[in-house]
Amino acid sequence: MITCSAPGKVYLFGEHAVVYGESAICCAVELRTKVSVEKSDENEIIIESILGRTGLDHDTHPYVSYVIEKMRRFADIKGVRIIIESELPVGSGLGSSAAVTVASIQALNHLYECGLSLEGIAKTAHEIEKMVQGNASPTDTYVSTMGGVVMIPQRKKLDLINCPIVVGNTHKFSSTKELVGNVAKLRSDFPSVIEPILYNIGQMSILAEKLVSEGDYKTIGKLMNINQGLLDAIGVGSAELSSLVYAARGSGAISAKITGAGGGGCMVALAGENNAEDIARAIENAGGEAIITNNTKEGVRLESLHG
Ligand SMILES: Nc1ncnc2c1ncn2[C@@H]1O[C@H](COP(=O)(O)OP(=O)(O)O)[C@@H](O)[C@H]1O
Ligand SMILES: C[C@@](O)(CCOP(=O)(O)O)CC(=O)O
Ligand SMILES: [Mg+2]
Repeated sequence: MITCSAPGKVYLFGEHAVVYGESAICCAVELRTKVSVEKSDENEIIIESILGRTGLDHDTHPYVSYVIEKMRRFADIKGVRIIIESELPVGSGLGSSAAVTVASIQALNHLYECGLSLEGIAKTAHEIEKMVQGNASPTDTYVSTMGGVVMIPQRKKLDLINCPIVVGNTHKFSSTKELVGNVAKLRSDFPSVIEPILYNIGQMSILAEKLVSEGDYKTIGKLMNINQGLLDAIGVGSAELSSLVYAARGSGAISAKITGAGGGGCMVALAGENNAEDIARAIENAGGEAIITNNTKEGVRLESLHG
């Protein structure tokens, strides 16, 4: 068995706007998806995950099924068994789709010695997210591949965020494909209203680049909270997300906003010196599940070559 893992991510700025070429700042977090692969004798494809045990199946396992089909361009993949285990809640804005796609590509890359580079992995994974979602920015898959804090579309590595990150999960499923579609519809209905909002979200990422290098989290927090208001404006908020956002802010979070597609899923808060536990408690009291995590520089990585 060859096992690889890839991290999930949170957006400090720029989800949805980045789909239209505006800038985003996204950071990898130490919540990972592990993918183990081995060749199987019976020329059979087996994919096992929390979603079920299937063969090549674009309904249950669209991302992994596309990975196998794409990787057949580099290797003669006949029978393979793929086992997925993840710390990332599915459909929650933490990039579980990107993490499973990137880790699957890297595991098969090692198993069949395809020689794909990290850039090649990120590019292939982005193509797959676009095939599944209809439209996708390169953000999630690039950050899951490279780790750290990344500015997209510049693909620029920024300094790590050195304050604790508290994620609040509403446990309301949110399909990225659906939310991205909703924003596209709103944008086509009201271009003169929605395009400036997306532009302003991108401008906050550009302002924040210098603030990250200065470690000015207070100002970053102010901008993140403005970003939250603009995400509500483009229709990707929800009552549950707002309740967790305001609970986090009320307990002293530097900032709190939706992360990822929205509609459900997760919000993210930046904690101060020593109030991550207070923020987590406030999120739980407001009905969410809190996860305290950190930014990680580790992108996709080989976990083991056998076992
Ligand atoms: N652990 C997993 N095992 C199998 N498929 C997964 C896993 N995690 C995510 N996925 C795939 O990614 C999809 C969720 O992706 P998406 O809607 O983009 O949400 P997210 O915000 O988590 O990236 C799932 O429907 C599934 O197809
Ligand atoms: C909404 C979007 O900007 C981020 C989606 O993140 P997630 O799949 O919800 O983790 C879509 C994209 O960038 O492809
Ligand atoms: Mg996704």
